[in-house]
Amino acid sequence: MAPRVLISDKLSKTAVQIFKDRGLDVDYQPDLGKDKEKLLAIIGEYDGLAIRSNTKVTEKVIAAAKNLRVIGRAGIGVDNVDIPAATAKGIIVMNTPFGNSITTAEHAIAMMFALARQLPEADASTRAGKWEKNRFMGVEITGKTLGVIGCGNIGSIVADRAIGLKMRVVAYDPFLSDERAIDLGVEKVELDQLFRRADFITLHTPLTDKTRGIVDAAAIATMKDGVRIINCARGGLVVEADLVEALKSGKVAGAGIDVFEVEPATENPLFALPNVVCTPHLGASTTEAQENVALQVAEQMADYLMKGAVVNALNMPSISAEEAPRLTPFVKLAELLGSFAGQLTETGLKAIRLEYEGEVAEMNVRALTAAALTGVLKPLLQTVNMVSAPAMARERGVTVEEVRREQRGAYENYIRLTVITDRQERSVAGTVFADAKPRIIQIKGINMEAELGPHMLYITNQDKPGFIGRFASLLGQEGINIATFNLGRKAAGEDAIALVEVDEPISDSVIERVAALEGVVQAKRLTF
Ligand SMILES: NC(=O)C1=CN([C@@H]2O[C@H](COP(=O)(O)OP(=O)(O)OC[C@H]3O[C@@H](n4cnc5c(N)ncnc54)[C@H](O)[C@@H]3O)[C@@H](O)[C@H]2O)C=CC1
Ligand SMILES: O=C(O)C(=O)COP(=O)(O)O
Repeated sequence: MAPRVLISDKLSKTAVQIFKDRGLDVDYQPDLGKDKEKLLAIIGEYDGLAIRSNTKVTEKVIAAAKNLRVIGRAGIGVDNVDIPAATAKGIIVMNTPFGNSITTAEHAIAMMFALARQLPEADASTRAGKWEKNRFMGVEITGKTLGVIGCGNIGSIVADRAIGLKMRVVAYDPFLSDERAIDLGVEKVELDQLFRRADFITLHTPLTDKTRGIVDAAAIATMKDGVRIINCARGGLVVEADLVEALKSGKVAGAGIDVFEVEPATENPLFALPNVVCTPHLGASTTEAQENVALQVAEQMADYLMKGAVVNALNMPSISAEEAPRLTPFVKLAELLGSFAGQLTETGLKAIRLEYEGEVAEMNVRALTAAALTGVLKPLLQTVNMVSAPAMARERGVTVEEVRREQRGAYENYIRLTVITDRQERSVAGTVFADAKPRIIQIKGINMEAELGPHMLYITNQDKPGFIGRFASLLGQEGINIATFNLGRKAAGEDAIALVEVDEPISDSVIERVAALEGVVQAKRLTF
């Protein structure tokens, strides 16, 4: 059956068309974001959910989303999605990080002009027949200082446009490098300096614990008298109650607000103030931006659901559509190695080391590590997948180490996974040959070459004559057919291992009988 996608916010119909063209079933319900109950009732039927900011993807929605594999945000901010809950459930969350940035930057610039010349008020007064030519005295933008808080994609575009308007731009962003600041032509400053120097302040950060309330009464007190503040990023960055007071006192001469602490904002103390320009979260609302984000989100979601390619995910390493086919056998190998080690690990998992050697070291090892962790954790957590595994490992305090060696050894490529527990280290290594089939090539330092099938027996035994005969006749008595039989040993007479594929599931009693055979140290059933 084709994967099913629900679009629960207003998106350009381009998205609907792309999903259809790519062979997905699509259900376009642009007002569903408002109807929490209905969303909860139907979300279980879908593999993909495409949204903007109206749909709140809460923990409850995620819990009800039984089949969901991907949430696509046609836009940038994902604060309306509970990403930890999605990650824990193995659901990819992706956005379209550039599609609406020019448009949003233009909205901030439009807000700046609207404030400088009080356009909305002047418009309303003129339409009312008042011709209040003397009431509206504006300020020039040229030569003024613009303070940009958050100089990422949108902040940089705003800075560029402001420089074109002959403004001086100071920027505060802890992640802005000196070189980038020089390239942009902005002066990098600390936040307190920005507050002291700016005539206009515009915010372009995400809403995080660090940025929440970044503009509050204390910050406003340090600003220039008559400063103008623009927020086209997220409600909550500016403390609305503090802004209202400062607008009333005249400390802040004007505010351009596109985003609110509570949205939809149908009532707000800011609405009563004349020196405020408000828009209903319109930053991204242009024809061009909406085409961009709809097209991108649909392509990305279809690529994931149909081909396993991952682009612009916030909770999973990227896998391009081009590399997906090449990576797939290694993803399988990494998961098999993880699963092998995971099934043998009974207690106290402390750390996992992954060594990538040869060709595979140049691949997307973050994705491969995520696959290996999935394998390791699956015996403990049935629903874990590549999205949730790294977070689950972190949560459980498991250290993950990655080593890449680009030089080749005996094999063209090679992955070794070592599980470190309270009691021991256990390594298992594998490779992928030209036939794209993953194979185990080493277990606990003992060489062998084995494919893994669905039903396997893993035996450690003493390397003494007679074991194979006893083992084979036991399976014969039980009517179990051996598919493949692989043996390896450290040195003659030392520890040996056998990895045996059989054609049917192995019962507990068979395992017990194998374990009781003379010379057997340990017998384990493994399933893949
Ligand atoms: N009003 C609207 O319709 C729209 C709003 N947005 C919002 O605009 C915001 C910015 O988007 P982009 O520029 O695309 O994001 P981005 O990720 O490219 O840039 C954000 C910048 O904020 C910086 N930052 C993070 N923590 C900071 C802190 N504590 N102080 C100062 N800077 C900090 C980051 O280093 C980064 O450079 C997002 O919150 C997004 O949701 C985006 C599109 C439309
Ligand atoms: O992209 C963003 O972060 C936005 O805030 C745009 O929101 P919207 O898609 O217009 O609901």
